[in-house]
Amino acid sequence: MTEFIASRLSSIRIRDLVDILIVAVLVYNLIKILRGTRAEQLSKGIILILVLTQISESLELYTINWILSHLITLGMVAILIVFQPELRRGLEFIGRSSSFRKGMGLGAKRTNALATEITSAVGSLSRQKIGALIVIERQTGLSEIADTGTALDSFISSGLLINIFIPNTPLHDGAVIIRGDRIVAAACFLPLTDNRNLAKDLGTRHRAAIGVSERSDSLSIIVSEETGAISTAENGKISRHIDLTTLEYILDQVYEPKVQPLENLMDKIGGTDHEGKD
Ligand SMILES: Nc1ncnc2c1ncn2[C@@H]1O[C@H](COP(=O)(O)OP(=O)(O)OP(=O)(O)O)[C@@H](O)[C@H]1O
Repeated sequence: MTEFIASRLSSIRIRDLVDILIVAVLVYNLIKILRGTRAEQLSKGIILILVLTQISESLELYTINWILSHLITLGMVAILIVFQPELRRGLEFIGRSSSFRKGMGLGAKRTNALATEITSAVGSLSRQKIGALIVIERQTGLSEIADTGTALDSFISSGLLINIFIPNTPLHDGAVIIRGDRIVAAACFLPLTDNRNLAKDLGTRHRAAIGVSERSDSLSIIVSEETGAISTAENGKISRHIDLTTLEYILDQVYEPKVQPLENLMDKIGGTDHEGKD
């Protein structure tokens, strides 16, 4: 027995170890991604069916084995249908990761002015505790989302942004979509995240901001109506209690990325709270 094990071990090559390591890393990351999502229960179900299929085969229970193996085929089709949004999101994410983040080509002076206008509006809304949700489009087009609201196509100004979110006015409910130096639309409906690991105090405004950031490379800015706190959402992650200096810096980077992609930057700034838990 020991001879058998020794002979097997001696036949293992470096490339086999690399192969195993890569698969282990992939499986580990897949488990991390699935944890807390609705795919977790489904994965458990699939693993159970696979185990039962093997058991029924070795026990020669042919009818049960036939049913279970057909169930797996059906299950694969069902997965493609049920998880179509997640699969689309994943593929979009891979597509985005392969391309370097571009600026908006507006020039440093214009970029600074825009970042200042948006920051000033957010600061004012925050001080007055007026709820707001602003989404800045980057490479992923947000036209479908903009179509759910009221088209504006106006230059960005602090005054206009503040005005849009004044309570009980026609456009205050929903999100503003910004593309480059223009406010494309207001009162837009965003997709909500179904992340179950978020802090309980995050309501639908914050969940909508996270939802759109999962489906696109946009940056969302949220002002809480309850506390006036400013947060940003990007790549499905929320950073809470952002101060105005940091916000202006983030906006500068969105419009004119200088050093590195924003996700690295956010980690450097600190205060990144991926689950949004305090
Ligand atoms: N899917 C959505 N798309 C865009 N805006 C939304 C969406 N869902 C909710 N909102 C906005 O959020 C408001 C409700 O906010 P809610 O109080 O539930 O969220 P919250 O995250 O607790 O924020 P706050 O701290 O401001 O209370 C709505 O009136 C609407 O303006």
